[in-house]
Amino acid sequence: MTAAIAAEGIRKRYGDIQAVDGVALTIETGEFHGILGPNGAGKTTTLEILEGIREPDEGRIELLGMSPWPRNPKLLPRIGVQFQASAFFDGLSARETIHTFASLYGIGPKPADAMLERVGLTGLAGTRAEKLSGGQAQRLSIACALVHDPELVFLDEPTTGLDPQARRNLWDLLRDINAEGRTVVLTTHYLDEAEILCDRVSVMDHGRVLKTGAPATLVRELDETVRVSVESGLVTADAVRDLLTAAGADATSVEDDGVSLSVATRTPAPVISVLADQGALRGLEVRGATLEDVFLHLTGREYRA
Ligand SMILES: Nc1ncnc2c1ncn2[C@@H]1O[C@H](COP(=O)(O)OP(=O)(O)OP(=O)(O)O)[C@@H](O)[C@H]1O
Repeated sequence: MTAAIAAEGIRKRYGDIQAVDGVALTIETGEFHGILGPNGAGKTTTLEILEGIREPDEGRIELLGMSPWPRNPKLLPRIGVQFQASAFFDGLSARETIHTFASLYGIGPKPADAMLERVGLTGLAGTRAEKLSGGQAQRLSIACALVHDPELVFLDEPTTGLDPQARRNLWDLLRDINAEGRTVVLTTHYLDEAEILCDRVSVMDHGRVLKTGAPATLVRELDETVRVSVESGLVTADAVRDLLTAAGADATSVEDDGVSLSVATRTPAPVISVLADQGALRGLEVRGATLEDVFLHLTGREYRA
């Protein structure tokens, strides 16, 4: 696979703030890549530099094999940039908005209407863009970014501020966009979103990429214990401890807080088997580490979006 984006040594300073401090990134063609980090980590600035709408102080960037800065007209039809919903033109309906974006690329009204249909907004085509709900407005802004059928799409925090159902609906749309073969680069401060959607994530903090990898790989590399828990009262913690020792199973701790009995272990299978033998599987949950633990490990502090 050729890289859709290759960037090295990107730096950007605003006055005293070093917003981006030596970022290197390689994003493969067809990849769903998440740039993940708390507020102020430098995600948006990095994204804008990759898109070619902001000039870096330093660094080398290849976007689809070309330099995005100064603005490269050959790249514009090949990339889609989602504008924040607040950037819609005043007073235009959803249909007029997407027709306006389409006309900028020489695209006619038919494909624009088809794109509106694709994001489920045909029924709201006559509604003024500023009257749409948060999720509808995000879908319209994504439709505008896709109307010219770009091969690479940039999305800046597309689900921020949406309710859980609207977020899930948007995830389905984003998955489909990627499944069609488009490279998708998204910034997010939601760890669960990155874990669910992205092939690989770059974890950013203080203007730097701390680590890049598949979410599952980053989590696995932590070598954290898995927590197996069942309802309290089915079997005692002492009995479980003895049975696990007899079975030679690894158990870092066995605790019962009156609601759940939890076993921290690196080998969940024999633990579940011991609990099953006791008929004590009601309420079974197996929870591993998450990207939150990865962030904690990389930065030494709890993740706060
Ligand atoms: N145009 C600007 N002028 C001055 N400072 C800026 C500008 N844009 C961003 N910054 C600062 O640079 C740092 C990185 O901001 P950036 O928006 O890139 O981070 P982010 O990770 O996208 O954060 P958020 O999730 O809040 O959007 C922050 O400290 C921010 O205040």
